[in-house]
Amino acid sequence: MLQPNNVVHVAVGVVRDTSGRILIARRAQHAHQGGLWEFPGGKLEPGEPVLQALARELEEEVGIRVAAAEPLIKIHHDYGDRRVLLDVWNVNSFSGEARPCEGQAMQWVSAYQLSDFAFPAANLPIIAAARLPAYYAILEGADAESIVTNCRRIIDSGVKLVQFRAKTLTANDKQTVLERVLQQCRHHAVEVLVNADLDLDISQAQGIHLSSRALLRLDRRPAGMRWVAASCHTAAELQHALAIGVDFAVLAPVMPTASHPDTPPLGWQRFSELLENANLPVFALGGLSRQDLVRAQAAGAQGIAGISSFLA
Ligand SMILES: Nc1nc2c([nH]c(=O)n2[C@H]2C[C@H](O)[C@@H](COP(=O)(O)OP(=O)(O)OP(=O)(O)O)O2)c(=O)[nH]1
Ligand SMILES: [Mg+2]
Repeated sequence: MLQPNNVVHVAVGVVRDTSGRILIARRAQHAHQGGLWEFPGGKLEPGEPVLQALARELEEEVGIRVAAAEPLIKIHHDYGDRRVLLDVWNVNSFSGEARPCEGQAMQWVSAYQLSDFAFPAANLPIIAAARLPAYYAILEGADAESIVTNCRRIIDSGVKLVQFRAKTLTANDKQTVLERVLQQCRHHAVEVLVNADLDLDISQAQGIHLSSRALLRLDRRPAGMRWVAASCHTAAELQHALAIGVDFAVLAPVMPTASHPDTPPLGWQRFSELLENANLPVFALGGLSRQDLVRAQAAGAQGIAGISSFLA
């Protein structure tokens, strides 16, 4: 891809072993951002396709041969002394055993251990992306029982990240249903974010999900939460999410939906343009199903969010 001359295009691999651990290495002291930890990778040579650069760099630095890679996220960052485009790919399939070919420190760590290491500033959203799954289910239902049933179906379908958005429930019911949902999810290592508009005690949840209106009212990230997410529809909302330190966004509607018939859909083209400068993991929402995952990832998305599509 052509970048303005002064932007350094870098191919980066989030390499995972069969138990899900991620490969990190320490940058040489004298290098740019030296001494900090990184995901292996390096600069594209002139005219070199990004996947070719990724394969070359991973072989040179850690001695593995990439068999397949999927796009994870693109991050633009200005270090002052250098502007980079980090073009980050998931590498779950490779041959060879990783070894530090350049004498660098190297480790396999779990996604949650990544915060124990000092990374360059541009890596914060990459770490969020590496921890997030590809599906984000929005839990709704007409009444308490159907919410609990829907929760069970979401869990059974293998989804690991859920937004509790039980807007139809009465104030009294909400807290009780949330507690049942949290208990169900905890047993299956499913993380739950609670919609901020519900005004509930969320101390037992893993995160909070801000509506776009709630997002725009905040000038800093809510404290004490593992995950802070936000619903966005415009570039300005995405920018605000980034500015206050939101971990990930949901951008909607990508396609026409029955729930918002009067909202014009973004379409994939506009969706991917908006993601170009988001510098955040973003889930695609609106009129999509799980089958759209590859399409969404090709457009730069973390994955797919949806209400009904996960209950099939
Ligand atoms: N590989 C990698 N580079 C990163 C990460 N985060 C980050 O800000 N960078 C920056 C640091 C550098 O400015 C640039 C990568 O350049 P590099 O030094 O790895 O390039 P390279 O492997 O081609 O090394 P060299 O040939 O110049 O020695 O991207 C990361 O997680 N991995
Ligand atoms: Mg490198």
